[in-house]
Amino acid sequence: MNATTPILEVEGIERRFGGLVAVTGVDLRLMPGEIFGLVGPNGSGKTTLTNAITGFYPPNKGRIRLAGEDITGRRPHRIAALGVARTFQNLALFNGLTVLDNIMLGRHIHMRPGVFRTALYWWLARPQEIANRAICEEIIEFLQLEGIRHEMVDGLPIGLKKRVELARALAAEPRLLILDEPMAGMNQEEKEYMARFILDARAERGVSVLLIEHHMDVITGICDRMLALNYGEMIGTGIPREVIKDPRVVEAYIGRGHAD
Ligand SMILES: Nc1ncnc2c1ncn2[C@@H]1O[C@H](COP(=O)(O)OP(=O)(O)OP(=O)(O)O)[C@@H](O)[C@H]1O
Repeated sequence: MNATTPILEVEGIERRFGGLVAVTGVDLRLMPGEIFGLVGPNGSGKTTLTNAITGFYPPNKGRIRLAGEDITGRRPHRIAALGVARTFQNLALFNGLTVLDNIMLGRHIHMRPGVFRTALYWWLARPQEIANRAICEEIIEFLQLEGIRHEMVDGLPIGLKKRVELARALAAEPRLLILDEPMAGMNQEEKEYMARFILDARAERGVSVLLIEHHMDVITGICDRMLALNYGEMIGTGIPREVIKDPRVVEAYIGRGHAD
């Protein structure tokens, strides 16, 4: 890959569920280091597109390339292993586990368990666990979670839960980070914190970001470019300040009361 190879390239994607066309004719190019916004009203296909990229619902048509490598139709764990991490719209943390344990789970794609490794635990697996732990501790510090590292995630407020999910995704040390509404349910101050963390993750950890977000101020504030969907089709793409003025986008999205 060189600097002009997109980290993510989606070409002519279509995904159907029975007779329903959830996404069709969608193209997207995300360059290394970009923060790219994905917006659209409820049911417009944002999650379906994300699921196509991450392998959960392979597309019926079109190609998906990661840093130039065709990943269309590959299994989710293989795509994760190639450096794609995501957070979920509805939090997917493990209740009953601490913040640290949840973040450690983000390292699982880098762990290589096996009979011999387990048998020779102190010799082989132990150094690996120490290295994994060090990476997690670094991320805990980066996201300012030190004070709650040993707390159960169950009782945390939504803003902190979302931050723990971001930490778990970063623990995988991804090249591409897909964030599905990371600011849903947050107040203004929490939103600003999260926006800062996303910008810092790009600056300090070199990730490229695909950001699904309903808050237009966040999209215009931190995204380099964006794509707007409506009924599974592209209705605008480019620089956020220009796209949000496009009459089709105003009509489809902002007109429906999502312009907070
Ligand atoms: N597994 C599925 N089976 C059947 N239909 C589905 C499935 N997943 C999504 N759909 C349909 O595909 C369309 C696009 O849904 P999708 O969840 O991708 O939209 P979205 O933009 O992410 O919406 P939201 O903002 O509500 O999350 C909707 O009509 C939805 O009902």
